[in-house]
Order: sequence, then C-alpha cells, then structure tokens
Amino acid sequence: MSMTIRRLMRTRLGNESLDLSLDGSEKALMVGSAAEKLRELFDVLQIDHRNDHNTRDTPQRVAKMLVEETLRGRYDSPPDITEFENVRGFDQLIITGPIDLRSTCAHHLMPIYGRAYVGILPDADGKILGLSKYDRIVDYFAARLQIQEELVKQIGQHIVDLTSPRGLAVRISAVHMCKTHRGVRASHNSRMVSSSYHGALATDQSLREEFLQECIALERGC
Ligand SMILES: Nc1nc2c(ncn2[C@@H]2O[C@H](COP(=O)(O)OP(=O)(O)OP(=O)(O)O)[C@@H](O)[C@H]2O)c(=O)[nH]1
Repeated sequence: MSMTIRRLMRTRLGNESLDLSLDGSEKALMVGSAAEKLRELFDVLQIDHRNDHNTRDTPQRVAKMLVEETLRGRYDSPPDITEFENVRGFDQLIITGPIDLRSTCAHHLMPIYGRAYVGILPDADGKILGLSKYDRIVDYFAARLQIQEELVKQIGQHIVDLTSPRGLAVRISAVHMCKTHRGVRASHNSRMVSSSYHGALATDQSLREEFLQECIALERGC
C-alpha cells in the first residue's frame, strides 16, 4: 500500500488534525472516495441521484464541502502566524472580538454558529501576535467536528503554545442547530456559552471580570 493511501487511512478523533496536512492530490482522492460513499448513502435513503436533476451532483458536492470547507481544519496545517517584538513591553489585557464562528456539531453533523472572543495578557518580554491571526486560529479549529467545550480549549491551548502569554481567555457564545433545528427544537435564540482560561486569567478574578465586561460590551455592539 502506498504511503499516500496509508496516510489517508489513519484514523483520528473528529476534532483532531492529521499528523501531516494533505496536499491537493490527496484531498482529491479523499473527495472521490467520500463522494462514492455518499452515493451509497443516497441509495440507502432511496434518493435517486442518478436521475434526479437536483441531487445528481450532490454526493460530489457534499464530499468537496466536507474536505475543503467544513472539515478543512483537520486536513490543513495551522494558519501561519506573524509575531512582532513587544518593544514597549505592553503587558495589559487585549480583547478581540466578536470573531464569527462557523463549526459543525460532532453528534448530528449540524452547524454551530456564533461568536468567539479572545483575551490576551501579553508577556512584557514576549511577542505580540498579529491581530487577524486570532480570527484565523478560531476558524481553523472550528472547521472540524466539534463540541463547544473542547473547541474553546483547543483554541486557547494553541495560542498559549504559540505565544506563551501571561494569561489567556477564550469565550464562545453559539447556537447549536442540532438543538434548534431538530430534536428538542429549542428557540433559535438558545445559545451555549463556554470559556477557557489560562495563566493569570485563570487565577485573577479582576482580570476575568474585565474580560467578561468587555465581551458583553462587544456583544452589545453587534
Ligand atoms: N455539552 C455539549 N453537548 C452538546 C454539544 N453539541 C450537542 N450537544 C448535545 O449532545 C447530545 C447528543 O447526544 P444524544 O442524546 O445521544 O442525541 P439525541 O438522542 O439525538 O438527543 P436530542 O438532541 O436530545 O434529540 C444532545 O443532548 C445535544 O444537545 C456541545 O457542544 N456540548
């Protein structure tokens, strides 16, 4: 069996990335295999994708969407980051958001959508991360099959590993369509809020309050 195929066949948790990102030809191979399985699924569901003008290309379309869009955070490398010298030794809380969040529920494969906020307490002797990179990191981890508790932790841990700040907070407020569009059919306003705190933001109550107040103010501004 070729290395390429073996790499594609390795299994991982739904919100973990592969050890190595996939290149274009490996992704094409994955899309083709997934499309074939989706055609089988349509057959099981008695959807005549061969003759139905609406669903004829849907298996291929869905396979491409999964590999290249909604689950791409499993197959791509993490976003490149730009760091700047913290020449003035800035050591106060920075809060960025709202960051639009688009993810997929691990249980029913339904969309999760909402907003993320990141609070960073930089190290005066450390580096400063380019602001847009927080959005890219959120998007990268969201593009997997997720549950919200693990998503906030993955985002937070990645930023801590990259930049070693004195403190970090990640907060997500999101609608889970597995709960609003089916099952219990909850209100479309029903949200889940979860946070992950690291370093000084985990231990210093006043810093957490400052972060939460700013999140509320930023949320109100939407
Ligand atoms: N804690 C947590 N639960 C989630 C999240 N996303 C979905 N869920 C819940 O996970 C559960 C899914 O497991 P099951 O109870 O086996 O699913 P189900 O029988 O279809 O349940 P219903 O959704 O109640 O119809 C549901 O209660 C979902 O609402 C999440 O991010 N965090």
